[in-house]
Amino acid sequence: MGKTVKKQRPINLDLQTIRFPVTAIASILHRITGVIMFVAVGILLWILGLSLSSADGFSQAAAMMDSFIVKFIIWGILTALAYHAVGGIRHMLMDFGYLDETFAMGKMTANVTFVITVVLSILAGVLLW
Ligand code: HEM
Repeated sequence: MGKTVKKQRPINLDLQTIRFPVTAIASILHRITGVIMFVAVGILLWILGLSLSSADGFSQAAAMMDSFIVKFIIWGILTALAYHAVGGIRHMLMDFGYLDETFAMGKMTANVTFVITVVLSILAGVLLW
């Protein structure tokens, strides 16, 4: 039986020296923020349900929204939503062929996505506090 692969293939299992390109980081973050939002939908629906349950429930929900930790969680959710939405629009622009599918364009638009997310995240913080 003939050999199908070379014995001396380049291998790097040292995680300390592996450097991800910015496009890979953008892609991983898109998945992570998608999962964060999946969990966030449950949290937000629960708060909405509480606020609509009764006048007392509304006061409880309003009081909860005043605490720093809840505001911080909501800020995290809004930041994840901002990244996922901007990254999602980037994906769709690529899928519809409006952006060249080159590494250079991928890197540039990934960086643009990060910058827009930082701006939206700061705006979300200003709105919440
Ligand atoms: C509650 C709202 C949302 C949830 C829970 C959610 C969740 C997810 C998850 C889990 C993925 C799979 C990621 C992966 O496998 O790598 C995904 C992919 C995607 N999402 Fe969302 N998403 C939401 C809203 C949005 C919005 C608002 C947009 C656009 C503005 C968007 C655009 C996309 C796109 C384009 C993909 C596919 C990306 C790819 O091809 O790799 N999503 N979403």
